[in-house]
Amino acid sequence: MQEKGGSTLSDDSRTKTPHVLTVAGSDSGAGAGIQADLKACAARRVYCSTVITALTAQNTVGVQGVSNVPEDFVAQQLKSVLSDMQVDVVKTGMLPSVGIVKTLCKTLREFPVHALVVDPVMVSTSGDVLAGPSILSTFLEELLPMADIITPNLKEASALLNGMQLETVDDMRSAARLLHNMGPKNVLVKGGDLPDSSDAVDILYNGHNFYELRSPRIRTRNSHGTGCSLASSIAAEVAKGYPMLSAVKVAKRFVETALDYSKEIDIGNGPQGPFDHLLRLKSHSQACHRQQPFDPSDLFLYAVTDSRMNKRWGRSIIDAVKAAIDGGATIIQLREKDAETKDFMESAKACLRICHLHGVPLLINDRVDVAIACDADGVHVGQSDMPARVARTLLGPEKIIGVSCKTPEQAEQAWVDGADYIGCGGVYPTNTKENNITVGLNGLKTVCMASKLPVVAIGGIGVSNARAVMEICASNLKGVAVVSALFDRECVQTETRKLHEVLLGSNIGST
Ligand SMILES: Cc1ncc(COP(=O)(O)OP(=O)(O)O)c(N)n1
Ligand SMILES: Cc1nc(C(=O)O)sc1CCOP(=O)(O)O
Ligand SMILES: [Mg+2]
Repeated sequence: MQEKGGSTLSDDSRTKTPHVLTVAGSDSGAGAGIQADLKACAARRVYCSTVITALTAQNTVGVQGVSNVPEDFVAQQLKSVLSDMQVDVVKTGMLPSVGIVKTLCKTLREFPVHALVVDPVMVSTSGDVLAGPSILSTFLEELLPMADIITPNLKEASALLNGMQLETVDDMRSAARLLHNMGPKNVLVKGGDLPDSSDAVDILYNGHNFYELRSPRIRTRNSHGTGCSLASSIAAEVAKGYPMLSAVKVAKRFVETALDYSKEIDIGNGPQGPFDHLLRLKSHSQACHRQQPFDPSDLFLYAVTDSRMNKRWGRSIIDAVKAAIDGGATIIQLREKDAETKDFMESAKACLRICHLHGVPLLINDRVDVAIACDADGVHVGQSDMPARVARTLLGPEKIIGVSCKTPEQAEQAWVDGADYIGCGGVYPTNTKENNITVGLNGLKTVCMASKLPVVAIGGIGVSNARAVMEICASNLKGVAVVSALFDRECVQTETRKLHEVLLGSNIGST
């Protein structure tokens, strides 16, 4: 048993969290350095602690200033983390003085870790010198022999090899062999700057084998921090327990994907922008609207599409959605049980544009993958679909999640799982969903009373009975969800308008 912070934890309750410690400089522009390392480790789902060796005043134009952290304070940071926090892998970046390199090597001998990843940062991508030639000999004599991998680019490899010219893949192999002779277990020479190469070629050498790792060159201005992020990602994969070759391959794939996602992001006025570690900035910057917070009154007239009905009436999903919106639908759910994934995605994107033009949220039934891929406003899931808790993790905090519930217990669970609303039914028998259990108006009322979330009623509802549903008078019953009474009809717009009028007459839902 172990005492921690006043509570007692059994050893069994603790699982080892993969942990990378980055020893590097801060980049005020947050594209590289400590900030890139933190983002890369977060993206690779590894804990990252930090020892800051220098502060740089930096942006997309270049480095405007550097202030080194005093050696003894670097030592103090190292000791604080290494003496307490079970670090798996140390990753180094900017080490701006001989004293700091020596301090690091001494502390690592005192507190050994599973692996050491050395990114020999000497020159920034803008060409500014971050670690001068004076530290080179300490680097070569003390740090490199302790490293499990070093990750120089062509300029850094050349600087470590006394100015050796590196212009071809064969030169990179020779450099990797020479650097390996200096003591590191693995050498990754990165060929991103290789002239006349349409691919990005890196050479990994472990003393026995050379691996030529090729990927298509991604042309983007937003590549500042690529080196730091690659080294941190390698460290992250090694911290998870992967062998070096797999770690390098995964890290390289991750950086390529992030570069590809970063093509359109627009930060700063200089020649080199930061890239998008979490692969999330692009969809936001390109989205034609900002996600509005969920408004329960949107549940007022909830139109749920049905692929079979659309086929029967010879209309596309897009036409069905347009007509429902024109008739007054306040939220749309695409429930396309028979659609091929590719077709579903394309229709969903088109419907999303229409919905957003009218300020109407669009949810996807069942398919969290499709919702993510087309950046829909959310999903609706049932009791046998992906659990709402998992959907919330995948979709993030802003998206709308609805859950089908027939009982108070399910309603409570939906709330615990982070849902935004529940759909309760079948209120009346329905032909739209096979073998559906009918809960009736009483079942609906029981669930509404128990639910901490807003409720929309579903199942067999149409113009003739919508008023009776709303008159159960539960304050959290915000509207009705309808399939056949809108879409299994000749004119969707007319039927939606009629239902809208009935609901307005029932005087509910608009709060
Ligand atoms: C608003 C709303 N409520 C309930 C459902 C039903 O969802 P589920 O139980 O997952 O059944 P399917 O629709 O997937 O057949 C819903 N779709 N919408
Ligand atoms: C999709 C769905 N879910 C239900 C539930 O009870 O959770 S009933 C239902 C079908 C609703 O279609 P219609 O409006 O045509 O009856
Ligand atoms: Mg479902």
